[in-house]
Amino acid sequence: MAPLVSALRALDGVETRVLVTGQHRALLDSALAALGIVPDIDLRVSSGEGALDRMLAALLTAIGATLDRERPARVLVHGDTLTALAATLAAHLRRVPVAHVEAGLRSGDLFAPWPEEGSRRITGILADLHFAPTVAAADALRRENVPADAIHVTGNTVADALRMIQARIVARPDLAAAADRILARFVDRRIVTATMHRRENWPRLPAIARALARLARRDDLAIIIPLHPNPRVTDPLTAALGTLPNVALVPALDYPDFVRLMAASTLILTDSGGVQEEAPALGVPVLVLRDVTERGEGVAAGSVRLVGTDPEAIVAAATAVLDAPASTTPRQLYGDGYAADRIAAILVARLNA
Ligand SMILES: CC(=O)N[C@@H]1[C@@H](OP(=O)(O)OP(=O)(O)OC[C@H]2O[C@@H](n3ccc(=O)[nH]c3=O)[C@H](O)[C@@H]2O)O[C@H](CO)[C@@H](O)[C@@H]1O
Repeated sequence: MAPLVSALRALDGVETRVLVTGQHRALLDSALAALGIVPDIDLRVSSGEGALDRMLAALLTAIGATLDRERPARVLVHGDTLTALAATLAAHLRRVPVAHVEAGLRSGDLFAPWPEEGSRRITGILADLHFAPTVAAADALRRENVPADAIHVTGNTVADALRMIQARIVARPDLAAAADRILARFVDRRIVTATMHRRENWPRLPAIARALARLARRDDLAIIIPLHPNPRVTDPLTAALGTLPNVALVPALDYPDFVRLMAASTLILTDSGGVQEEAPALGVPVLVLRDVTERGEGVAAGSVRLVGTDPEAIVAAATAVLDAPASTTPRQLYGDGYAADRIAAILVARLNA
């Protein structure tokens, strides 16, 4: 979303106010800082460990009160978090139109990813403007009877953010100094990066960790795991992998550092969504620790492979890639890196209509 904020703020005649809730505080602050975005409103809703319904209720009422004060002409939401869902509902309950960025992503399974698939389908019902990253996402919206003239295939802003941060790293290599320090510990090894945080995978983390421990027996590898700040994720991974010399469990990295780490990797194992888009753009093979994905384009292109969470399957698939390296041709599967400008132009045209 940060690239889109910059594009909107560059426009005359439109005032763009950025609301953040702090639902994913740790990653949010670094991503916004890396792309030079200062939020206007920070609701500081504690992500805590509360039940999802309590989180959604807190987000809904806090965002609703903000909309009553701010009285926007339109609300723009990105993706599938509870924050995006709450903002969509709060706007709808006030008849404020909603535009959805990263619209149309569907896995076909309401419980994978959970609760994101449900959140983004509900958002798709209530939004009147849909910015789809790809034709496949636009087709998914059409199957849900979203009017064709409400759908715009723009690419995803993830590609914009990646393009922008790569340019910044070239200009200022020190922006990725933390990644360089981690990589310097393993100069004689190939890098496998792993990230996982999906809620539906929490019970599977011990099994995933067993697979990573098996891979860590190889003396030609180093496995680097930036840890999502949730203790439900860090605890099982630390218990299983914390003492292995060629496994580096590190705090979640600032975006420039994580981009440098991805680019230096021979293979990435992840249950992430954005990484399924970024790694192909960097030419790095990805094994997805999920059974289904809303990003089928990467699978169809051969850049991404679904391996699930069974340790044997993960080890076999990773070994196959490591022993017969796949293509490393960068693939721009989710946009050319200029989605934000397209979306901003469409939004302004709609506001002025
Ligand atoms: C179901 C699903 O797939 N939904 C996705 C989910 O986001 P996600 O699964 O992509 O979340 P993460 O994996 O945390 O990555 C987020 C970004 O963080 C960067 N990163 C990662 C580790 C690190 O140490 N340092 C970093 O900087 C990384 O490069 C990436 O750009 O929700 C978003 C909002 O609703 C959706 O838009 C998106 O579809």
